[in-house]
Amino acid sequence: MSREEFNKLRHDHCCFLYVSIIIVAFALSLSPAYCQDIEGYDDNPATQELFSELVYKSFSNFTSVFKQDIAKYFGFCITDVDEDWNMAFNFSKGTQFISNCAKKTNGDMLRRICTAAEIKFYFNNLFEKGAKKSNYLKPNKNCNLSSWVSGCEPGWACGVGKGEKVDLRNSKDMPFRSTNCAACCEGFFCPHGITCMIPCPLGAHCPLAKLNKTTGICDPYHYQLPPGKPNHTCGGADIWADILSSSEIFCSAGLYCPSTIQEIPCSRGLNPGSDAALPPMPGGSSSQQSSGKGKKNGKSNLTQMLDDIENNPEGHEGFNLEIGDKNIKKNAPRGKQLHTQSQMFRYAYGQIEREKAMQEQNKNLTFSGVISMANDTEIRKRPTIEVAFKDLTLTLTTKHKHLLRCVTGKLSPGRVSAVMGPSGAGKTTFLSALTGKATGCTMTGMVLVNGKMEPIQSYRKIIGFVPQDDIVHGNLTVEENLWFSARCRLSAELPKPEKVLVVERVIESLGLQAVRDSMVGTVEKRGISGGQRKRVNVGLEMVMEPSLLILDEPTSGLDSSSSLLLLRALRREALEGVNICMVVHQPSYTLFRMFDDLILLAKGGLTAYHGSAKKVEEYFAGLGITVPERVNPPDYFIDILEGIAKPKSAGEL
Ligand SMILES: Nc1ncnc2c1ncn2[C@@H]1O[C@H](COP(=O)(O)OP(=O)(O)OP(=O)(O)O)[C@@H](O)[C@H]1O
Repeated sequence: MSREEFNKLRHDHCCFLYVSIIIVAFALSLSPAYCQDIEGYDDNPATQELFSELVYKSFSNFTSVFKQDIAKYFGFCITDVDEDWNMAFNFSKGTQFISNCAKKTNGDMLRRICTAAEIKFYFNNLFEKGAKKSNYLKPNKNCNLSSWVSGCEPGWACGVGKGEKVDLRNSKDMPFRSTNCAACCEGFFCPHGITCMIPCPLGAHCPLAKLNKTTGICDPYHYQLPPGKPNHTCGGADIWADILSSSEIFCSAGLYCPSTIQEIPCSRGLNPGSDAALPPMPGGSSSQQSSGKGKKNGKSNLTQMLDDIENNPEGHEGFNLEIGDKNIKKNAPRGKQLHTQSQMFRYAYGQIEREKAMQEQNKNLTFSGVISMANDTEIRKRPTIEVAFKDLTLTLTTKHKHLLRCVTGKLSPGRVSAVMGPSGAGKTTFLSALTGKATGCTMTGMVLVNGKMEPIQSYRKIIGFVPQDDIVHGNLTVEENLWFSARCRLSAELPKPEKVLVVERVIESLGLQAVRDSMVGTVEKRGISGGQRKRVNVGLEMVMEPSLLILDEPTSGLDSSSSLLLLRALRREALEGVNICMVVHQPSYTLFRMFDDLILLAKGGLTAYHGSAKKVEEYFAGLGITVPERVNPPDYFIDILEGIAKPKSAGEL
């Protein structure tokens, strides 16, 4: 190419770009947001960017028109309507769907976008009547008994007439729309009964519908083509968040949606450090909602709330919890009668408060407390498990080395037992032997469950095991981790409100309320603190509501206050009759005194002590071993078993 040719091309290109920018700048200058044809719409990135900006800006700060209505109906769960709305419609990071739509509609996209009056009409219908699947919008200017243009059909929209100016922010008058009726663009939704397009909020996935030839339905939205209109095709989405009829409207689990028109499997899309990549979440995710450290990325409050109404139009009542309210028990709906999140949370917190009160009574053991406990059938009782072991001996099959020798004792329901001993004494091996997980070994002796010689594995559904290494998912929030475990471990038949209760009880009991929405964190990305992480790790097993909970060093690496917090939570479980047994290293004296029983193992898997933790000093004193002043008794006994300290006999003092 000659220099002249190159300069000419460059000049042409610049002129073209310049003209395009002027056209779009002109449209932008028609503030606040008038719908204009943009004839010059083209593939030029600069034009596309400006055009897209025009569209999403016209949607942001739109709330002045709906604020009152939203606050009236949903003030209980949305604190800042503007912030929520703007978060749901901030497409600044992904405007491809706008460019695609502009191309597809030959520049008249803005003529097809709903005005404030139409959006208000749609929401008010939704708020008032709820989303009954059939035509739930009232008759209006464009879709009524005498006029029903194609754009009134689900997933379709029409434009306003050429030359007609439409102010997108006009919240009073609906424009007349009857021209160029066509399928709604992907990334937008076009409700049944109005003739315009509304962008799908972030977190949603709104692809174009496809006709399922077998069922005759437009999937994934489940609407039908109008009869007697052979040219009508499946269009875009017709709903915002009707997950009852289509769970596909939201980014599905295991996928992330960088925009409302993309869905990418997490395994392929995960790219540590990239803003666009988000972890697999129970509800799917949208990268554009990412906002700050530890913030959950999912449906915005507004979206969640609409989802909620559509799930249950009648039962929308709010989170007006009255903790401690005596009538809560009487009035609270139970089990399957509960539909909305608010009802479920209300029920869960009512129960939690009652349980706390019961525990207080239990602690004081007043006569009336015992009677009321006996009469209260609503507090779910877990089955109890007592595990007795007799002459438990474990020998390595290959080396004929004894890992445990004749360990005898029992773990009782409602008690917290500590397993202690020097490193390598066989503490972890003992836990494995108890739970039937020891491999490569020959085991002799007996393990009796509730006095019966039954394989302990048959009780696995009510036995929780927290291993030494964390099993939390670092890319999920605390709450998501617990829900993941709850979904996997709790019975599918357990009604959702009961599951909510279980998860909320665990969050409450482990003191994780403040970090429930924070990401747990990974090596690359810092999340919650080490102590909180350990508590989540324990919570994963607590959500299965075990009767026997076995934990391998849950307090290792924790400072004494974090350890205390954890042990308090475990003690609360024990109050419910759970049998808890944990390996613990170097507990502070305060922590040590929180254990009911102690199993002290010496090297070679020998039992040095088994009995009440409070009587261990007395026991050793009886053997002539007394704890020196200012020395922590558990540390001293371990040092003696290690051979580090020489026992001081009582006579020497
Ligand atoms: N499957 C196995 N094969 C070989 N040796 C084993 C096996 N399991 C345990 N051991 C050995 O048994 C002994 C006890 O191990 P265990 O992990 O139970 O000790 P521990 O008391 O839990 O120690 P720590 O406090 O350091 O975690 C160790 O010497 C260990 O090497």
